[in-house]
Amino acid sequence: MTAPLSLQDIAERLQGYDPQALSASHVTRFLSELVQPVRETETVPILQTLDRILARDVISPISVPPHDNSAMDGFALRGEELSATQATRFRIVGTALAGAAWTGQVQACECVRIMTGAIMPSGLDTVAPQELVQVDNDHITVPAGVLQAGDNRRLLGEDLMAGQPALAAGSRLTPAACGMLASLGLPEVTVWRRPRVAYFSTGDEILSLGEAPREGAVYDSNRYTVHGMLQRLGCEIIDMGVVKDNPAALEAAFREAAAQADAIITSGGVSVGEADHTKAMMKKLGDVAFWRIAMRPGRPMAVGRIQQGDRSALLFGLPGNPVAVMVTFAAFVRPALQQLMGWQAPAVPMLKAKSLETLRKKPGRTEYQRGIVRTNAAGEPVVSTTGNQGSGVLSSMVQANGLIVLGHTQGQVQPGDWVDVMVFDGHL
Ligand SMILES: Nc1nc2c(c(=O)[nH]1)N[C@H]1C(S)=C(S)[C@@H](COP(=O)(O)OP(=O)(O)OC[C@H]3O[C@@H](n4cnc5c(N)ncnc54)[C@H](O)[C@@H]3O)O[C@H]1N2
Ligand code: MOO
Repeated sequence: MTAPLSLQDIAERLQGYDPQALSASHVTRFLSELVQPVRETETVPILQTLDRILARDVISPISVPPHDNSAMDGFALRGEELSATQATRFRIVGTALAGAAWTGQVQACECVRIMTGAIMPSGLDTVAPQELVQVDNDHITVPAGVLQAGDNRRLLGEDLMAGQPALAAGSRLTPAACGMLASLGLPEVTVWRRPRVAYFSTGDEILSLGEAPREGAVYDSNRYTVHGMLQRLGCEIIDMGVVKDNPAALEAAFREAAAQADAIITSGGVSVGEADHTKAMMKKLGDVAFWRIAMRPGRPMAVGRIQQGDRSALLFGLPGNPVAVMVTFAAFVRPALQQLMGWQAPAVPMLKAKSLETLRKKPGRTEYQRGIVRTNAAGEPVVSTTGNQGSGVLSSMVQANGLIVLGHTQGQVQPGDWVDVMVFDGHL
């Protein structure tokens, strides 16, 4: 594996990089240079592979289906014996059941009763569904024009052909993909190890659940939003709770996290406040950049690596405000963790929706407003905001079903203008 680039190296590669006025697109490019995927694998039984990331291409060891078979309950016959202009009669000479081959021979104008999934008897290529034919004793009559040669027959390998790629390395295993692996007879599969992500909240005013309320203090919500987002992404979580804002506690927490984790996420203490030791400790223990991103919410953010012995863990120091945490996670941390997971995640298309409101917006920063998308009477997607957009107003995220993303160069939005919405797709 190549040695990771230092932050300085990455900064030099990015034209126009200014840590004090960083565009959202610079952040994305910076992180894609910074993150190196976890390269350890595990072999996992199929029932435990949902949402895991394939480490190797899967080449189909067999063809699915393994033989030509019937798609209908009915009668297998030779398609060339059908007439387009008059009914055709066939004599029934046997029955082919699913699970066993029918080995008899079929002469001219003979057919075989067949069940869905049963192997097509040799020489027969067409199935007349039983609803289409008249049966009298040991004969059927197929009316003219209802059936063509090849109908209702499934071909060997029409789903997957032996030797062909079935699933690509870097893809995430969906329920359909798990079923496909099973259809290939594979009892287990090789996936990337899940990244271990450590999280702690910082701040002397942050209360853990169970602590009595006190003046000036707030309960820790970031621990729970981050935990949920990491869980949905499929990371292994090292939950470190709240760490007090003193150097010894912070140092111990960062060292413990870096000793075990592939990535560390913190919230709080990355802005310009005076009582914060968080930034100083990040600087002391690693290679860390402190950014002011041209975005709202989520302006301050720390990024880099924390060293512990010969290990280093990625660091995402998120701002303390609860909405800023969720937005920076969705916009930047989630894609970076996908890269860490080895997931070649397809870009999720933005939904275009008509704004129902005027949205105040100045060019020169990216905004993520909390939106509620619905379909109007004309069948068009329309979006309104959730009201108070303060970066401490977590209820705005609870009410929203998407983030209205107003890009860097975008100005004011008028009612009826189309805007981009990052729909919460089950990950937020
Ligand atoms: N003079 C300036 N002040 C601030 C700036 C700035 O650029 N210049 N940026 C503002 C922005 S934007 C944000 S965001 C915050 C970020 O500050 P910190 O990352 O240092 O975070 P804190 O000050 O520790 O906390 C901010 C806010 O969030 C609450 N918080 C923190 N952690 C949690 C938690 N785990 N659960 C719930 N709520 C939490 C905390 O109580 C504060 O209210 O700085 C602005 N100021
Ligand atoms: O990061 Mo802040 O949330 O813009 O208030």
